[in-house]
Amino acid sequence: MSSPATEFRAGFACFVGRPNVGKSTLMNALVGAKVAITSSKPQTTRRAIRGVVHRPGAQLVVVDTPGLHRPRTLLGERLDSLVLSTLTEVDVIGFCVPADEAIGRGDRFIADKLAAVKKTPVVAVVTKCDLADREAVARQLLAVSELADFAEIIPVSAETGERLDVLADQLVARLPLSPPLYPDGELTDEPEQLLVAELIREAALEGVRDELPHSIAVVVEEMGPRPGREDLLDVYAHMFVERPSQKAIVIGPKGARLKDVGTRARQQIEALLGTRVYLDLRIKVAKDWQRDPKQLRRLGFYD
Ligand SMILES: Nc1nc2c(ncn2[C@@H]2O[C@H](COP(=O)(O)OP(=O)(O)OP(=O)(O)O)[C@@H](O)[C@H]2O)c(=O)[nH]1
Repeated sequence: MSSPATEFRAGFACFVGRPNVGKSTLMNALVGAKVAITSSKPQTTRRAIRGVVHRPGAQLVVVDTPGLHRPRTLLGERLDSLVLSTLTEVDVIGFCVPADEAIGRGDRFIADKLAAVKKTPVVAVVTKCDLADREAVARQLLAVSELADFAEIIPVSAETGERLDVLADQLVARLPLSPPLYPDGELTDEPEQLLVAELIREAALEGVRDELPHSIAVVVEEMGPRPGREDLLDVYAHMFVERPSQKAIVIGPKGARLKDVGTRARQQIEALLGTRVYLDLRIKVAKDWQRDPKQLRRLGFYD
């Protein structure tokens, strides 16, 4: 008989799917803390963020990936290569399809890519089941089963928490036997500075339209406790947009919009880090940064 210690499972999972299918929300619901930002705008996620799901006898490290889509800009291409390299490095893949939308070309495109990653088992996840009735969910399960030969197909709702435990069990069952990879209770290894930048970007995305969401990038230049004031954290951040006209929109009349974004971001950062925060947020124009390799590197998107 093997001892309990040797039966511990630990490893990596990632969720893939079209933009906006609920991958980040699902990861947050599984991890139980807000580590990846979500928004109703597609392509919100730009980095592989890890959350750690602690279960009795197992540790599941979830890598969040950007939505897989056909590349349009240089940023898009880089996102796709990031997703594909992630797929070969994990132990199990969760392929997300929303319950409330018909399967389309985008889903088939991804299913085909996944079929090429032969070594990694793929669990299909039908997300947002709270938005569809039972028959619609049943029809979607059938449609998904016709897309490819998945290890399992699991309907869930990150909103209500329905069957998230079943999903976690199924993902864990496909992890290798391994000692824990992270200390007990640790939820993410994403550097705090990146999380803070993402929270600021999330606050800035609220209420902006058209191409502007994709033009916003945030970099935390400096962050640390104020000398002599251990209860106060100073955060200096730059928000980049691509054109001066966008800068005007982000700042708003008499700076009202920027002030509002700063206040909301500060509250989120304070909630995340459990400390008071002073946020210094400056807007900068980085012309067409999405298409400029040098700017992309500066903003943290590497080849
Ligand atoms: N009702 C409902 N809405 C959900 C659920 N999961 C996600 N959503 C919503 O769907 C939208 C997109 O969710 P995200 O988690 O940002 O989607 P994503 O797939 O990570 O998106 P990208 O980062 O663009 O790839 C958000 O408005 C979520 O609130 C769910 O289970 N039920």
